[in-house]
Amino acid sequence: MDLQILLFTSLFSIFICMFLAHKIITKKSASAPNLPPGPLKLPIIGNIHNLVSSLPHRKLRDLSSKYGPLMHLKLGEVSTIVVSSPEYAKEVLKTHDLIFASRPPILASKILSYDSKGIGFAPYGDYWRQLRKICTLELLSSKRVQSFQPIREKELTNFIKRIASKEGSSINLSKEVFTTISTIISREALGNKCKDHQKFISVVKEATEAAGGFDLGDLYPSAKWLQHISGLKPKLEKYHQQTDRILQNIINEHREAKLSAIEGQGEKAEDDLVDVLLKHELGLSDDSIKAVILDIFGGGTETSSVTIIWAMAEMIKNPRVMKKVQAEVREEFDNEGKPSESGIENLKYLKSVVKETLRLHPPGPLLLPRLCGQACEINGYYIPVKSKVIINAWAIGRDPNHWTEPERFYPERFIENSIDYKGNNFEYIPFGAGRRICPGLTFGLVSVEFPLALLMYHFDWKLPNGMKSEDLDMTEAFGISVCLKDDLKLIPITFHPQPTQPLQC
Ligand code: HEM
Repeated sequence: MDLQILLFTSLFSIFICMFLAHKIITKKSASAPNLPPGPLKLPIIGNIHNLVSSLPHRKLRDLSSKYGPLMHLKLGEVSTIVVSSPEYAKEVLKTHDLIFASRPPILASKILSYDSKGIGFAPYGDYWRQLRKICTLELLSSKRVQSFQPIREKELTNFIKRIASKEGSSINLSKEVFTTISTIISREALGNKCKDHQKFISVVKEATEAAGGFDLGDLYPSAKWLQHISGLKPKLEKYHQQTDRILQNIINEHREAKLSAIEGQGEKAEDDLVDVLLKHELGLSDDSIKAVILDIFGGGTETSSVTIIWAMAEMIKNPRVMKKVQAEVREEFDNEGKPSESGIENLKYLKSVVKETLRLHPPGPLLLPRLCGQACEINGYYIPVKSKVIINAWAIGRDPNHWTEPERFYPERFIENSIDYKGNNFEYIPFGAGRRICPGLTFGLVSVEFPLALLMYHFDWKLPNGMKSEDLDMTEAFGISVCLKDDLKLIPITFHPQPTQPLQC
């Protein structure tokens, strides 16, 4: 009995405290500036409870259909602004781009990215500007992408041969695509001589999976002890040590190779991204080089692979589209004599399929978060300094005010209009927009369009075990990139024989 009374009194006291705290907060907000609307905030947790039970981009869309396209949430201690319409996205990414050009500090980038020394999470300022310039002019330029053609040629030939060798049986296409894309990007970044590609790829995959969710510590920045309770910190530190060891070895090997080349003993190979960074006149520190390589590898691999898989899954669901793409690709490559990367420019329908895939399944549905660097007003609403800004690109791409039949996979919509992903059309922003728009756009498209064209050229596809296309489960799994929850398993049926000569990319 005593125990029951004690329990009841404790619960009652907690309730009274929460009620009083709520009263104080509501009273305070009566005189506070005009924040964007949002659901009721509970003491301590704010709106965390509003985000459970569904994937964040879906839950945020549901909330915004109730509270509006500019919404204010309190996630733990963090004031958060959620943008869900093209008009407000334009306000943040264009009109007030400078104010929102920074990223909020997060534990994962602090630990994995050498105290946010990569491009993705470096605070806006001189250091980020320097890195961004190196990235756009040297690392990810069209010329550099072109220079990696032999790497793509070799790996994609192996990819098609591997699939052809399993003709008629079910293959795990998700795994095949991820392995191929990650090997290509790893070779482009670290060079052909590196022996640790597979180890590097698997550690970065594990690390990005661990970093993909919401961390309790990031929601209560003032309570550092929470980082230990969630268990994420020690996990990330372990991955950091592993990637650091591999990358430092690679940098040392590149330095030695450079010395040998100067002394005339080594052979001269095409520059990889580590070479470019080591040569840079600004003299980047080893930590900066490692952080940039990690960003490029992490930013490029998952995004490109999941886009290929979503495109394949959507085409399996829509056989009409797949037949149309196959006819286009086969005609183009047969006319040219063999598949070639340069022929992609003529594949207007395939390009529309990729665009439509990125509209319905942007790999980063919430882009990367922005930080409000200075208090400002948007459409009469007050945006507090240091608010985290989330842009729901997924919801924007399905906004019925801007897209007809928004849930339908219909690539023709991009043939009929000129909307593109370069950050000028705010109803379609799979690569983001403004100063921090994805610098890997050209790189990413090459990594998606050509492999997809090869899958369409060489094979017909069907589902295993007599499964019907309407039974394919399109449920999403949330992570650094949103992918299909289950790996995509398909049966390839060879249409064009596998290449005996390397492809001409
Ligand atoms: C389908 C492919 C890809 C998609 C959909 C994609 C999407 C994005 C998005 C949405 C952002 C955030 C933009 C913003 O905040 O406005 C971003 C940033 C970034 N992406 Fe990509 N990306 C792709 C491929 C790549 C590739 C291949 C690379 C590198 C090889 C790359 C490197 C980066 C980097 C370094 C950033 C950070 C930029 C900054 O903060 O200044 N991405 N990407």
